[in-house]
Amino acid sequence: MKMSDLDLQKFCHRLPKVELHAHLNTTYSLRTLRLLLESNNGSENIEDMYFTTSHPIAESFKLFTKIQSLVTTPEDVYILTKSIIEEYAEENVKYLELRSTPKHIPSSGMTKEVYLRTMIEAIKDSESEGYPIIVRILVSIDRRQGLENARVAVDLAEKLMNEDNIVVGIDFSGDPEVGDAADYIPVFLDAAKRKLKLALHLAELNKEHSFQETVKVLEQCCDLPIRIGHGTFLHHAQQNDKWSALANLVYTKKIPIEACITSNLKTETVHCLEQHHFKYWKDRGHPVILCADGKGVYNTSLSQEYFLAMSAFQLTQQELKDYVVGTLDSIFGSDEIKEELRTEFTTLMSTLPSV
Ligand SMILES: CNc1ncnc2c1ncn2[C@@H]1O[C@H](COP(=O)(O)O)[C@@H](O)[C@H]1O
Repeated sequence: MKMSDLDLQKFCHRLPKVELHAHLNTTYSLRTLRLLLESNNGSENIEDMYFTTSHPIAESFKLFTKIQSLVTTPEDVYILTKSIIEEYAEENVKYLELRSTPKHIPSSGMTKEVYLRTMIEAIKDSESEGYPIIVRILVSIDRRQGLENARVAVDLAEKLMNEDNIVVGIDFSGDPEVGDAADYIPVFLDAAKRKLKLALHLAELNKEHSFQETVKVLEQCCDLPIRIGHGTFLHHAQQNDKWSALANLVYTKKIPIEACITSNLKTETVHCLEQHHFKYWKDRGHPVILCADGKGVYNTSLSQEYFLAMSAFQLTQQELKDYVVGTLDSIFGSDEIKEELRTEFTTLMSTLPSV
């Protein structure tokens, strides 16, 4: 019997999952967005704060700035973080890595450290309230903000990691048209030396400079504990004489790729679902993890991303069950957490009704 879309959606919702690529400021729900608009006297139309159709990627960066202007106080950071955790727990995500660029907002007295500590407080509160989800933080480096800011982010991340292990790594993100990722290589090497893991947005654009910087970064960082954010055009490199070594490097080093289907479609970096690079890497047995990127801004959910992959690439329920267990290998949490989750996933999966 062929499953209906509704059955598939239910299955994807019930499946225990991990989310490894979620930016705090783009992961709001409409309910949270309303609260943030109210508390900041925002006059924006709520419908203008998320994408229902596709737009060139530059439009996303404009929208991010608008949303960030609504998250200006520790209270805003707390509300946003706490509600994201509750929403992910509700859709059976058992492990979440939340990334964010710490902000210094003089008008509210919020420093970068207070910003991150507020995220940690919301995580600890969710833990003590019994939400069945483990949450970790990646401190984001915005490539538009330069090297000095990047170094501050690494210092802060190390300090907080050493306090309670909720911060586990660094995210490198921001507008891929701006700056050169290769300039940040010394920062990545230093962060890894301090035991921070690295999630790096790379090969997000089909442009010479994007390939060039990706090659330079990976040549020097491929043996560090890293994952690649998006990596949308890595498989194109495979077919290009000049860059073919790039995809081979990613493949031979088994560097996990965070794949965000709806985000790529809505930013017009991938033109149709069937051509999404998730399939290219999955077919090669390479670690590729489905993620939502910004479930608020792209009007999606992690379950929806699983549903899209399942229906477009004809994955069976068993394949998807095996797949989610495989995603645990790529988390930045400790080996104990990995083992705990592996046991939990196996148990939950055995009770998951087939649809
Ligand atoms: C679409 N693909 C993308 N490529 C690169 N960076 C992205 C991104 N999507 C989001 N960000 C990064 O995340 C920030 C928003 O969350 P936070 O304020 O840090 O919580 C953006 O300003 C950008 O730096």
